Amino acid sequence: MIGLPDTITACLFDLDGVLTGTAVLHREAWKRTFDEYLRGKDGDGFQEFTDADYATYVDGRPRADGVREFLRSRGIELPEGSPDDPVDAPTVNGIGNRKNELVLKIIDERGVNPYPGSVRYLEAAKQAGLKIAVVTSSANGAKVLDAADLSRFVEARVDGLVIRRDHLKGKPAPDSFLAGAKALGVDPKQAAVFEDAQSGVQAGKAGGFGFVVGVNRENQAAELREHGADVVVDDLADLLEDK
Ligand SMILES: O=P(O)(O)OC[C@H]1O[C@@H](O)[C@H](O)[C@@H](O)[C@@H]1O
Repeated sequence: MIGLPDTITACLFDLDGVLTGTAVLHREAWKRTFDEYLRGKDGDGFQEFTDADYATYVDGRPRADGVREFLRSRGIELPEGSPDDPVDAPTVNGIGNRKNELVLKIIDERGVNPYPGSVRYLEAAKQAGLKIAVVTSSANGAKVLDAADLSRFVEARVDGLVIRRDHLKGKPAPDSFLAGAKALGVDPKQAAVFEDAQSGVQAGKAGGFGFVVGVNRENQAAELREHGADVVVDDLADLLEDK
């Protein structure tokens, strides 16, 4: 009825790019942050941060992991710094703080829109009696869920703040999804993971979840399959029988 195997009793949804259109806002904030940093370091001839860089090194990962992974891909290693570093500090935390300042500004200016197909899917999953959790690497998860009026569907939330507090490994490690399944009281085999990021479907596969749905928002269906998706759809409503 909702496009999942009969053994599935719980859904673990990523947030940005799966339930809400905020993934592109994050990507924009990251691009501005990294381009500013690289220009400051290398001058006008700097090598820009690309959509491919975002998909490979940043998308789906906790903030500091994204900074570290991308910089490493360019052969740059910076000190970690601390969470209250100023936004112009040349540290992993400073760069992450600059990105957060920008993404919050962009979100405030443009607002948060849930995907209509995702709202329909959440309603159908709830109707079918499935348990629902949101598992996002974003420390802004609660704010985004509230702004999109989606908190009403969510029985458990594992977000960037929980990941930091409980010292969980970020996606592509399965730990945050495993914490989501645990919070709902289900075995990973009984849970379906819904993800738009390569790191996210990889986490779903690594955790031995019962079903991994890749949500293809960025023309990367093949990559989502390669990283572990059992099925790839363009929109969650594609899984519903009565589209
Ligand atoms: O910087 P935040 O809001 O804590 O989010 C961390 C990551 O959260 C993920 O949901 C996004 O896909 C990433 O783009 C983002 O970098």
